[in-house]
Amino acid sequence: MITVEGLNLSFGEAAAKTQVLSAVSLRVSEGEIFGLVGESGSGKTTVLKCLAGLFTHWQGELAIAGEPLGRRLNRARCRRVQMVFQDPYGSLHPRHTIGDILEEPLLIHGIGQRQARVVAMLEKVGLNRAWQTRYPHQLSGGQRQRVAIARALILEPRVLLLDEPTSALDVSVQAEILNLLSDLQQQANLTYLMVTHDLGVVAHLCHRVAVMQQGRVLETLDVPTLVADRAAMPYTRMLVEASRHYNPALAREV
Ligand SMILES: Nc1ncnc2c1ncn2[C@@H]1O[C@H](COP(=O)(O)OP(=O)(O)OP(=O)(O)O)[C@@H](O)[C@H]1O
Repeated sequence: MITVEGLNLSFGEAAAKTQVLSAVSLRVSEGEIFGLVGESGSGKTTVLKCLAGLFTHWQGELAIAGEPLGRRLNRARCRRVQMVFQDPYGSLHPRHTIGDILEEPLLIHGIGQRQARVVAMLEKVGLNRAWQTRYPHQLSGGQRQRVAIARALILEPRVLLLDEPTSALDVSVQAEILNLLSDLQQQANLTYLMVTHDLGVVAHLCHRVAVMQQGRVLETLDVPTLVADRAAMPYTRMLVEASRHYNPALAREV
């Protein structure tokens, strides 16, 4: 469903040039939940942004369902692939009601029965029609992320790119959002490519995972192999070991 082949991307010129992605290749099957893990700055979000059309100066090949993705955003692309960002506080327009936020993509794409679609989408993400008149600041973090997921799904894309969709949320809310993502994926056989730091999230949700380091894919493995600590690369085993000692409360304090 998602093909990334020999993806390269750099920022800057000459002496200031930084190679951010080097020959990244991935294949994600239809209906698969595929995780991207690795240290901060290894290029995970950049891969998603290339697929979402937010970066355009990449080289390589990108395709969704066998159809090559060009460098520019266009309507057809928006209906095939959507992205959900880490921060639900920053990703919703503060002066638009939830109803307007969900209706806007339908208006842009000339899709009818908008009111019915908005209400059905709100219900799918565990909200209801009463939420349409509220503004983002009147919502909790978890409710905002539900709206962000609803906005991503309202055009019925086959692929969702998820950039740490729960890491800005309270621990108690994280599981609710992960369960919602899991239910939505099963209902429509969606394909997810998800960046996360949290190997607990990988174990809970993902089928396979690619480990990135310094802009390269170090290895791709299935989640049972990762969790059983049978990864081929020492770096991957180190990540698993580090995550066992990871304490989210302590990390927040730091
Ligand atoms: N617009 C940009 N201009 C210059 N450098 C950038 C830009 N966006 C990202 N980078 C650089 O690209 C590298 C990869 O960033 P990216 O956000 O993809 O990493 P990541 O693995 O997702 O990290 P994190 O887990 O911290 O989000 C980083 O060194 C970052 O500084």
